[in-house]
Amino acid sequence: MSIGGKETPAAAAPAPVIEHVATSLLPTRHGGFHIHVYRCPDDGIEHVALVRGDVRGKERVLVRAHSECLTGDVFGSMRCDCGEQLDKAMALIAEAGEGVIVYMRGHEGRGIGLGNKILAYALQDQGQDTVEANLALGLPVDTRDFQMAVSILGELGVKTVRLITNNPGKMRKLAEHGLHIVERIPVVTERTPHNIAYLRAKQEKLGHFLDFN
Ligand SMILES: Nc1nc2c(ncn2[C@@H]2O[C@H](COP(=O)(O)OP(=O)(O)OP(=O)(O)O)[C@@H](O)[C@H]2O)c(=O)[nH]1
Ligand SMILES: [Zn+2]
Repeated sequence: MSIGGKETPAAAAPAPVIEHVATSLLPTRHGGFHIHVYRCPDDGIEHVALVRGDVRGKERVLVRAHSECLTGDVFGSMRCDCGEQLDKAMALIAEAGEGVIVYMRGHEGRGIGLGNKILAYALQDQGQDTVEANLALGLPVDTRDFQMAVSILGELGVKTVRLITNNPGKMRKLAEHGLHIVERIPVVTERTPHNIAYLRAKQEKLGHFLDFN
């Protein structure tokens, strides 16, 4: 497949194993999902899959691989677009009647952790952008690994994916781990005075498809 005009690598080696921990029903404001918890055997981190419908053996399944963001997902922070993106992705999947949210724990702050993200926010309050702030702390801009997301989708039997994202880098990382992405579904969120600089930096410095001029 092609991302922003560039070809992504063909499917890589099979994804490594992940341990299934538990499954149950989860009623939400977007209707019922099955919640599956998986544990990464290497670091013990528990990741989540919210599944609507029967996705086993299916092609073109709607999928959102969502990176944990406590401030945005739980507290409704308006500094970032995470909470709204998660909500919109769940709504899209509910409307389609089928799909998966893979919720990646341990991805907080693009991998630097919650405390460091808040340190980076403090630097952004002094004028740095989201990339400069990580670098000023001596931390990488994005350390997220999506191998476990691909393993979880493999466990669920998903064949090919329509990925809900604006981030071409995420598509590339998932494809490198062997995920077969057939289409990108944009997830457009509201622009506010609180998030506009962050969204602009995501487009200009991180390559997100966000349509700023
Ligand atoms: N270090 C840092 N992390 C942030 C900041 N704002 C949000 N995050 C984290 O960024 C992660 C989400 O990444 P984004 O780049 O917003 O979006 P994405 O998931 O890569 O791309 P989309 O699929 O389009 O949403 C979450 O883990 C957030 O905690 C910030 O200013 N600094
Ligand atoms: Zn966020």
